[in-house]
Amino acid sequence: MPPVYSATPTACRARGDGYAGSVSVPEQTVPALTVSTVAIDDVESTLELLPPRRQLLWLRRGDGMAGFGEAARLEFSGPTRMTDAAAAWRRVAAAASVEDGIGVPGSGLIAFGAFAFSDHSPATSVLVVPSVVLGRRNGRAWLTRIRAGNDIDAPVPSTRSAVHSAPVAFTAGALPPDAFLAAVDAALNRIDGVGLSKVVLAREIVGRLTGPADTAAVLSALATGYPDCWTFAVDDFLGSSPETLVAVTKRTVTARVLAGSAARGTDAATDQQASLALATSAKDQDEHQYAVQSVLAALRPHSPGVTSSEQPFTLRLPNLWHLASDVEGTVADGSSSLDLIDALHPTAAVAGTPTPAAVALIEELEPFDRGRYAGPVGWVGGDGDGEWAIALRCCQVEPDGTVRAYAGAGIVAESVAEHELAETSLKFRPIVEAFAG
Ligand SMILES: C=C(O[C@H]1C=CC=C(C(=O)O)[C@@H]1O)C(=O)O
Repeated sequence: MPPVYSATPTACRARGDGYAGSVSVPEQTVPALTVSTVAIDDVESTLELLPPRRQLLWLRRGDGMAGFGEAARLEFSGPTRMTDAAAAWRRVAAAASVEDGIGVPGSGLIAFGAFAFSDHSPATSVLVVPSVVLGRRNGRAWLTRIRAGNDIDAPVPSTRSAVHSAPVAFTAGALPPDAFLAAVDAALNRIDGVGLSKVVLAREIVGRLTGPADTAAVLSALATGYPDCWTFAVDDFLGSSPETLVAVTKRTVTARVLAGSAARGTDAATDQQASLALATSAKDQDEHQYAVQSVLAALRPHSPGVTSSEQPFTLRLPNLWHLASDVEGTVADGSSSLDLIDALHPTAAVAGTPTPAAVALIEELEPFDRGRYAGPVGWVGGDGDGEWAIALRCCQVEPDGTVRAYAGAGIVAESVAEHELAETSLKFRPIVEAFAG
């Protein structure tokens, strides 16, 4: 029987590959994982290897990892979901036996993860340890096999042609456009620059997969359409995020903070104008600075010298311009990437400033649970290093084929509700177009 693992029985449960149910077991019981990584010539077209559903993927500019099968699964919920995950992962890593012949970020033991936005979310937060990982980074490729207990090695996947599902049409979900406009106005009435300076409000759109429910083609469309974003998939939660919440590599910590957006121009001249207008907009600079300061404040206790670029730059995506700042520091207290996502989440790019007031207003004005939207999504290695994005431009595909996508916008005193609504429409574009077939 595959291993069953619970880091803290009240908050988390886990199961091995093929296990039909979940059982709480004592804290000391951790899966004994055997991990072996070997160098391979190259990974041919990762995207063509993906299974139809429940893919594990982390990819940017062709580099990254795809996971196959499930050697172990850890589930968490509630306000301590990230600290529980950090503690559980330390125990899993300490109990694992690892042979890593390549030693690059992502080789050896890894788990793919996604965490719910809200402390009260019914959505589970997960770390999934795959049975097989194919990875590529900076011209080096590898194959990792991970076995739980006496399980036999899982097969290495072979290429297949993804079956394009019928185009999915999205309609307004909870908080349709008119209600979103009203919610933004309500938020503007509450922004006083003291008790609340910024809040990020999101809305939902809903579609349904019909026919063959193969979402590998959706991931291909996202990865090719948005190559500079992190294309991710964990537990049928998929998307293409431009925002790095935190990356930790051998004590170096980095982040890319985004906040402040503008539509792309329709030709080179208007596009440049749009970028310039964004760079010089006081409203967007304010919105951006709240997000940068929230990241610096959260990282400082762990990385006292952490800094951000002096001025934000404009980041060009196919659908939008964003104001962006890169952050860098050195981890001084041994924090893992999971410790740091716990420290950072939720940043002012997805919640607001100050955080408690913004989160309370989100709960009041958004009539839906965000699930894993705007939560951390990424991967962690056996040494605690890892890369985590904020889950943006994403959707959750539910078991019955319902697809729920979310997009939000930062509201500050100078915001105009109609502009914020238009911005969310642009942010839905990656998902809407990837599902359009
Ligand atoms: C909340 C979202 O975007 C955030 C990230 C970049 C720019 C943002 C903005 O300009 O409002 C948001 O802070 C979203 O995509 O759903």
